[in-house]
Amino acid sequence: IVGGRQATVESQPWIATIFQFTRRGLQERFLCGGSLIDPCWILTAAHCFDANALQPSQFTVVLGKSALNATDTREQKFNVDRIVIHEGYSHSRGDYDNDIALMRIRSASGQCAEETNTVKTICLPSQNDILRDHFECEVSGYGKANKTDIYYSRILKSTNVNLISQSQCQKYYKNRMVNTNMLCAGGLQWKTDSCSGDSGGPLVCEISSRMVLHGIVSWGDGCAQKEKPGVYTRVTEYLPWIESHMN
Ligand SMILES: N=C(N)c1cc2cc([N+](=O)[O-])ccc2[nH]1
Repeated sequence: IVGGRQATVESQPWIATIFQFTRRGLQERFLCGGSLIDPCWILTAAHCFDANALQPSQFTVVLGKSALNATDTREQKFNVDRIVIHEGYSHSRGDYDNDIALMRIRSASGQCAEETNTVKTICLPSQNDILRDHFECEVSGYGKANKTDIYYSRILKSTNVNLISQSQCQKYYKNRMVNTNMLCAGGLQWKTDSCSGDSGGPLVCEISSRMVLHGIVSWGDGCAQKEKPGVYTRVTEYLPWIESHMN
């Protein structure tokens, strides 16, 4: 997250951190963010799994974490027993269409997430949630605080971004593909934005006093660059897909 502010995990209790074991299985590296949409299910970005063959056993998911380099006494750690990548996602084309994936989590004792004040599910939108242009939403994650940083942020951050119309976003990204499966949002004066490492994480909009997951951090040209908004997977386009694969 470029700009914005430090966030407590209490303020983003649905945020998930996805770690991957290196092949040597020695240490884990932080891979992506995600959102807890059900006690047993995390919603994240398909492009988080590009590099490698999909071995669920390679991944761990931690909930209730406010800093990457500290173990929070209240955090909940899980293995992954299933990863579902959208069948329409294909990184080969280099675009990020259908950039959405589900992970089913299970603790060592076979449990799913336990609701606490640092671990809660986020509401999915309803098909007909109307999002107006310039509506202000919030994006959070442990990603880079500057595009040029070599490390991800150690602490959880969040920032406010304003939704940008489909047509305006297509103009900003003239020769890159921005379709109706995507939602664009940019910070005021392009000063704040999500960035690499925030991938898979939540773009949350408050709709009639409920926090609703409307976007998944997907891509952008740099971070917090003028007229290069963040591009998010538009969750309302995938409600049937989510429902039918959460089993
Ligand atoms: N909101 C952006 N401007 C932005 C998001 C993003 C994600 C990745 N990533 O997933 O690696 C890389 C660059 C990005 N820029």
